[in-house]
Amino acid sequence: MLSSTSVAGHSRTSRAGLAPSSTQRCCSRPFTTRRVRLTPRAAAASNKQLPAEADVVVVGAGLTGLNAAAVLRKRGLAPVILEAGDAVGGRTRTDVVDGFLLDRGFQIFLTGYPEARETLDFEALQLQPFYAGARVWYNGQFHTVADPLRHFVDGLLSLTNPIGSVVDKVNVGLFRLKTLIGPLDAIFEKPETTILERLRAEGFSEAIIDRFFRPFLGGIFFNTQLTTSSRLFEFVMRMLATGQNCLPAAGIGAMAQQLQARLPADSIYTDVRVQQVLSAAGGSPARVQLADGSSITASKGVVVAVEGPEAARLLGGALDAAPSKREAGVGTCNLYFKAPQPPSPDNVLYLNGTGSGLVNNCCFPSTVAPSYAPAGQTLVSVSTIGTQPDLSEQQLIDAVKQELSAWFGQQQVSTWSHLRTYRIPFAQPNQNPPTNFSRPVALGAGLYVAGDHRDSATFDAALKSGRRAAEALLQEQGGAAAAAAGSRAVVQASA
Ligand SMILES: Cc1cc2nc3c(=O)[nH]c(=O)nc-3n(C[C@H](O)[C@H](O)[C@H](O)COP(=O)(O)OP(=O)(O)OC[C@H]3O[C@@H](n4cnc5c(N)ncnc54)[C@H](O)[C@@H]3O)c2cc1C
Repeated sequence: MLSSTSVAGHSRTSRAGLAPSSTQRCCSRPFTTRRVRLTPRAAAASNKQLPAEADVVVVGAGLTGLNAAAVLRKRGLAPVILEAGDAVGGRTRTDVVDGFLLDRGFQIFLTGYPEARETLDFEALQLQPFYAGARVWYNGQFHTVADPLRHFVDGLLSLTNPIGSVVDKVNVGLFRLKTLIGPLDAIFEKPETTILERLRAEGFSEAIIDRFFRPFLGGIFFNTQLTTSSRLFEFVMRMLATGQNCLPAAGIGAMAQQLQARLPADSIYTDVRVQQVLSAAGGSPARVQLADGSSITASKGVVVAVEGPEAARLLGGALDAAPSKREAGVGTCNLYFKAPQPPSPDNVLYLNGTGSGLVNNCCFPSTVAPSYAPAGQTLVSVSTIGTQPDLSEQQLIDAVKQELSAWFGQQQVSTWSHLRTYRIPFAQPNQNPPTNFSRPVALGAGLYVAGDHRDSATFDAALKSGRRAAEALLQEQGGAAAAAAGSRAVVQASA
């Protein structure tokens, strides 16, 4: 029987860069890794009496809602957060199963993220980097694709492998440098096309597109058709050029735990699903309605920080003037196995460059962050694009193991035992062109909306979106306070 719980991160006040050594090699585990303390997650106020009123109600305790609440709190307000799930974190939660850390879907933290740098305590996250590159399964063997600026020798050696031409490899380096030109925000204003069209326009061959970019970018955006916006491609390439791709030592859920620690435990209510959000009208403030018919009024406003489709449901007509994209989102399936040892100790991401099969990417998180597995054991993470609804869980496990037996050998894979499968139908909203990655967050009449459907679908944009909504509310409150002070002055002067 598997034992499962959630993981708490660590909150510290100091800000610093990456904890681990910056030396990275593909062929060994070179990092200095500090011991990770796993504690029971900080209690949220699920069993407390809900208040009838608050100054602000935040709906949703993902990164967006937590950051919105943290910003509001820092500026003197006392937001109450209502979360439908049994813990904070939303899509960025980590479960502990038999001592293994299972992120709810394979996710990678990029240290280049600008908003995260401003918001999170990187040192406390104990970020453990992946090898800067990937190992691509193609034509019956693995081929390394390395970032030449980080792994010069590997980069040189990989020039002649079949994952694209020499020109392609040089082009990757040049494109990487090109993305560094100009202000970061300008990327989201540029004319856009799809990633596929952009790659072709940049002169990349179909070979490198199919064997590397499809599984690599397709894995990031859950879209191997590469119809995602070229703006996101440029953003991610810039993030990869300016930082490292990492796992937090305590799991991806550590980000949310860190934000949660900045808020009073009795301000977060879990297992509370909001049914409807009502705007301010006729002198009554905005309010949220719960399943039991009760409601909570929010004198200064309601911030709706839930997934796009749910935001549209809760806000109804209030979103009509500035709707998020309505097309269906993208999904994934993430299977975890435990193994006695990894096929190699390398902290590298494995990609499927064959263009066929179920598996898109695979890695051994405990070779990146040893805390992901109990001592002497290995965690295996396997991701597919889409949720594979036609396969039963056992069929999926069998198919994935069979496919990876070709990659790592039957003897190795036969020792893996299944831990858990996460099917995630809505991992990210649709991000195909046309996009608007800075949709308005203030809807009027005391309503605000935030989330990865207003900005883009990254941890960074979720944090930014939460801050934007909080700042919009604070600004309107400041304006209202100034107006009230002005009208008081007029009354006093005329008295
Ligand atoms: C598998 C996967 C892989 C990803 N990989 C990456 C990656 O590598 N890098 C990256 O930067 N980003 C990645 N992302 C995207 C990133 O995780 C999300 O964009 C981000 O976490 C969204 O945060 P959010 O707070 O806006 O939404 P959510 O995390 O979805 O939070 C919304 C919260 O609202 C709650 N809620 C919903 N309805 C209600 C209601 N009616 N009442 C009360 N509460 C409600 C939900 O329970 C949830 O907790 C990935 C996402 C997934 C799923």
